[in-house]
Order: sequence, then C-alpha cells, then structure tokens
Amino acid sequence: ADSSWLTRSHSCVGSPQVWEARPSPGKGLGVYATRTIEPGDIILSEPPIIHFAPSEFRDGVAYPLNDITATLQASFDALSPGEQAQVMSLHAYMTPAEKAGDQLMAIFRSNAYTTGDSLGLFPKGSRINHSCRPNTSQYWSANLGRRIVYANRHIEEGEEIYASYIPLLHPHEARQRRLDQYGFKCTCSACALDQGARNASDQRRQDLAKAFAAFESQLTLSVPGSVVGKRKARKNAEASIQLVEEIEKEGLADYYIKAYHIAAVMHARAEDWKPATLFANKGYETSLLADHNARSAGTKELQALTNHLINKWNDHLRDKAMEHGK
Ligand SMILES: C[S@@+](CC[C@H](N)C(=O)[O-])C[C@H]1O[C@@H](n2cnc3c(N)ncnc32)[C@H](O)[C@@H]1O
Repeated sequence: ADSSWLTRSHSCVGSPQVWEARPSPGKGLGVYATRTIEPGDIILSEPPIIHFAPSEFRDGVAYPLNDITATLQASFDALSPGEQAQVMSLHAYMTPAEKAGDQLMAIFRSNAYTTGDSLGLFPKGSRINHSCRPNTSQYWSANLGRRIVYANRHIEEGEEIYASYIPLLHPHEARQRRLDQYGFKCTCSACALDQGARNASDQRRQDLAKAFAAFESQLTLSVPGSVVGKRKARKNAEASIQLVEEIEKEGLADYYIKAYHIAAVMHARAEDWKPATLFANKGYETSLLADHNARSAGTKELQALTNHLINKWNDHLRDKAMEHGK
C-alpha cells in the first residue's frame, strides 16, 4: 500500500477559495476555477451587500425597477465608503433608455439576484458570466442569508464558471431577447452551435417545456384501473424516460430533479417499480447536491417517495415469489 502520505508533511490551511476573478475574453471579467471542482462542491457562499424587498413584488413578473430607485439609493447610502466603492466597481450595462443616467440602477439591474421575494446584490457572484448550459446552479439560503453557487457537474481547473441569468427552456432567439437587457450576444456552447445542431437544441428545449407542463398535471401516484388508463400510464412512463434523456443531453442541470421526479411517478403509475425507485433515488441524490443535510421540503419529498417505492417494489417481488410457489 502507498504509505507516502505518512512521510509527507501536512498542514491545515483551511478551505482555500476555489475560484478567481480575471478577464474573460469578450466578456469583461469572469470567474475561473483554481482547481478541479466536483458536482455538489460549493464554489461561492456569499451574503448580500445590498438586500431589500421591492414593494410591488409579483412572482414571475419583472420588477418595476423605477419604483425601487429610492429604496436602492437609501440602501446604498447606508453602506460604508469601502462598500460603496465595491458596488460602484461592478459592471453596468446602460440600456439606451438609461443613457448616462443612473449608474447605480444600471449596476443593480445588471447584477441583482432574486432572493425569494426580495432582491440582493452579491459583489463576488456578480463576476460570474452567463451560459445557457451553465456548469453551476445556485439558490438563496434564507437560513444562512447567503447565495450559494455550487457545481452541477465536474469542472476542470482553469475552466470558466458560468451561471444562468434567464429561464433556459426557450429557443436561442427568445433567450437572446431576454439577454439583451444585459447588453451582450450569447456565444455559449448552446448558442454557438452550427445551424443544424442549434435547431435541434431549440426544438429540444421547446419540447421539454411542453413535456414538463403536460406531466405537471399528472403527478399523482394512483395507479389507473382501466385497461385504457394502464396503457396510457405505460406510454407516459416511456415518454418520461425520453424526457430524462433529452434534459441530460441538453445539459440542463437545473431541471434534472424535476425530470427524475416525473420519471419516478410515471413508472409508479405503470407499476414498474424498479425504474420508479431508481429514478426517485436519483432525484433524491441530485437534490442532496444542493441540500447536503436534506432540510428542504423537496429533498424530503424525494426521500419519502424513494422509501415508498422501495416498499412497493418489495411487495411486488414478494407477491411474485408467492405466485411462483403456488
Ligand atoms: C453579472 S455581470 C458578469 C461579470 C462581468 N463580466 C464583469 O466584468 O463584471 C453581467 C455582464 O457580464 C457580461 N456577460 C455576462 N455573460 C456574458 C456572455 N456569455 N458573453 C458576453 N458577455 C457576458 C455582460 O456585459 C453582462 O452585462
């Protein structure tokens, strides 16, 4: 056995920062991995420097940014001079309408991140550029008061870290329209595909959006009784495998859990317990990547679903064994 570790000297240096900000060609600054990073590794955990709830928050609707100017200015004024300088150093894209107007608002609009029903500005995370096939996922931990950015796949040392600024189940042109507010043309690995491959990717993203919507209304575990119902359940189970394959092919990690959950339920409705269990467990394990201690309702639900399906699978095996023994 290799015992060289015994003779090597070890010193505990704590957990080193796994990223650095440096110029990214054509994109201003970017964030790069300073060592290999594995799926689930936390890259950045950062409290907001500015954080407030706009008065008129409506889920899924763009913020009426003009209404928040006063609140933003007051939050900014309350910062120390050092913090103010940090905020003002962030990238600002001025829309033609903003012209040379409100620099602070342009900075906020170019960098703010949604934190539940409020908005936050995170100076370090603000250096992460956009990709429509990002290698990180992120969430706001209200518990910790931090934005957590974690790897959703293996990342090589020196690779650029990307997040997504927009919903991704739309074709290239629609995504680009959303990104216009940030003032850049996206050249990520999904947008830079040649015409044929990009059309395929566009089609896939639109099909996936439709499939998610269609399955959403059928997420119940009850097994259909009729012959027609059973046949439909079988077909849905097959379609759900395709959903999983397409989402993995497209590399849209933010949608993996949802796809595994659907595939688990669709196979349960078809009484196909083995794949149902394996998909539920895959969903649970993917959920744990972002939620190491299984605290969130979503993780707990997938854990309970996995346990439920294991029991069903067991019952099924026992029934079959008994039938066999008759
Ligand atoms: C949140 S900031 C990201 C960090 C920024 N590059 C900087 O230097 O501070 C958003 C801005 O970065 C640039 N950017 C982000 N993603 C990009 C991409 N994929 N291609 C080109 N520019 C991008 C755009 O100028 C955008 O307005």
